[in-house]
Amino acid sequence: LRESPAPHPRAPRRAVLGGILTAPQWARAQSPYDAAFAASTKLDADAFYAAHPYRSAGDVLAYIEKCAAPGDASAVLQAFEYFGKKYPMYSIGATKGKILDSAVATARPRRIVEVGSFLGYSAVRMAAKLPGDGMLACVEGNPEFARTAEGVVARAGLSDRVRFFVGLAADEIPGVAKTLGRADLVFLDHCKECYAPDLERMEAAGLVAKGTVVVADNVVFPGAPGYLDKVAAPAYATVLKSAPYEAVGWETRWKEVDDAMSISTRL
Ligand SMILES: C[S@@+](CC[C@H](N)C(=O)[O-])C[C@H]1O[C@@H](n2cnc3c(N)ncnc32)[C@H](O)[C@@H]1O
Repeated sequence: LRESPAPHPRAPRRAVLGGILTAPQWARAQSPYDAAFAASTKLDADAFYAAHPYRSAGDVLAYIEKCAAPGDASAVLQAFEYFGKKYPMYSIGATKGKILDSAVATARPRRIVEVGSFLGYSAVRMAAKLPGDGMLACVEGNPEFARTAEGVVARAGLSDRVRFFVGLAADEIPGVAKTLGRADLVFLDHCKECYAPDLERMEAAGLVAKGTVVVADNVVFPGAPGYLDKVAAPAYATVLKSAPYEAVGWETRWKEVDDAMSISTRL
């Protein structure tokens, strides 16, 4: 094994093994944040709990700030996911996050509305895929959660394209419609019984109109009363994407409960 000299201390070095260039694990330059994240993921559960005591859901922000470099959205999501394995977390998580990603990739939205932002996980996922002139309006009813979510979005370097509306969706929808006009994509992830009436409010306000894609989580478990009827034909074209309920890892009671996200296009 011979190592070629590194051209720059931060540049990945390559090992020449039997004439074949390999990409060793350490090919990715290590920042202090990478090191903090690597160290914390190596802690066993008890040591993790001791190092990161949990007083409230918002503690995720301190953990993210320790593990993710400013502006690194994917490191923010990674730290979020790891924290959610240890402590209560109702973010959609990585599996359903990929379904959301593919809905965003297909719709290529410029204006997104999220209803139910919690601590900002799905907001970071969607905002990272917006074009520079895009905007994500986040509606969150709990001011404490909204403050944490703002911090998480800021850490991911996405504050310029995310605006928070703090209050219940029923009260905030008119203001969001005034700011955004028509939305290209809406993500519903708040109180499940609110999906159907809030979708009606968004239609009435002109936020949801022909061509708007509406993604909704938990339409099977816990289920959103009346919602799937509302997004049935002929008003919407809807597909369901199966995925297990997201609160797993720390919460074994619900492990492997079937759920689905719906993706609906207003016709
Ligand atoms: C499941 S969490 C959202 C998770 C988030 N979308 C994510 O994946 O990171 C639901 C959130 O909806 C908020 N919420 C519930 N009912 C609401 C309402 N009527 N209006 C606004 N926010 C609401 C709750 O405070 C909570 O933070």
